[in-house]
Amino acid sequence: MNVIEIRNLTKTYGSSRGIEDVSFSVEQGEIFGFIGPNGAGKSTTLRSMLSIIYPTSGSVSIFGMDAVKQSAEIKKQIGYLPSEVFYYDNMRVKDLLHYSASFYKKGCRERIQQLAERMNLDLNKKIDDLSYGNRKKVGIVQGLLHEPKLIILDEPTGGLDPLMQQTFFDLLKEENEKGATILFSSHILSEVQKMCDRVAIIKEGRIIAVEKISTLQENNHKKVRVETLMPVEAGEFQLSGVANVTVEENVIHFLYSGDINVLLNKLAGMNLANVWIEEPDLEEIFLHYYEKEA
Ligand SMILES: Nc1ncnc2c1ncn2[C@@H]1O[C@H](COP(=O)(O)OP(=O)(O)OP(=O)(O)O)[C@@H](O)[C@H]1O
Repeated sequence: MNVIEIRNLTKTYGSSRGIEDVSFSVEQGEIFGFIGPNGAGKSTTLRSMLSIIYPTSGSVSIFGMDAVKQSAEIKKQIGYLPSEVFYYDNMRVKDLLHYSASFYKKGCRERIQQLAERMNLDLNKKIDDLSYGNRKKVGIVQGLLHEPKLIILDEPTGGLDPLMQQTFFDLLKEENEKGATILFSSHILSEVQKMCDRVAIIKEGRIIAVEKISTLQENNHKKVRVETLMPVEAGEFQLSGVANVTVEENVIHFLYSGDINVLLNKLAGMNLANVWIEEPDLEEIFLHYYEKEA
């Protein structure tokens, strides 16, 4: 079952582009990544889903309900972490969180306590006195305190140190294991690669690919490095699917997108010292997509 269905969503800001004809869906229980550079249209898409802004055309359905018409009903089941968090500075963290919890008609005190301990957040501090990273933690606790069925995160890790990012990712994985679906928007590819099952790639307001992370990696070139016992010629690897050959004495590097058996047969006939065959990381794949679409 699809928890999110976005169909032909377009949003223009006056005469300028926001997003154009965006369509994708997210299945129940997925951790779905939404990646693209600054200004590509991620926040515009997420804000349209939450009816913070209204689309120019197209539609979004969440839990089978219309995102505009049934927005109040949908929001009870969503935890949203916006890219920028703004608060009334004078409040204490715990007062703000208990106030947020009062919208959900369920006791969240214990849960707030647990989340704050996990995220190392002092509930007694005034919002005014918090660093950027600690404000982000307030947003995280606020987004998760009612145990939402759908968690929507817009660039969630800004300001968190690497240890805290890991704690946050662990927390998200636990929520996912309990059944929550997660939509994770980011321009940081390594975190999307670590967290997500599938991704939609957005560029200049348009979706250019929706793929499983594993498929993105499989369909791409492999990085090959071969070390031989004797100096080697670049022409040695004139196979179909070989590109970007570089040679440094006994070491030859190239990219390979052909049949792996053909490559292994070729290597088997050589006098080798070592060989490395690696998957490209998402960063390289992403650049490849952008070049292809340019
Ligand atoms: N309120 C607004 N008024 C006018 N244009 C806007 C507004 N909000 C967004 N845009 C434009 O819409 C496009 C998409 O912006 P959006 O913020 O959705 O991108 P993004 O992928 O979330 O990027 P970022 O990571 O920088 O937030 C950009 O060209 C941006 O300038």
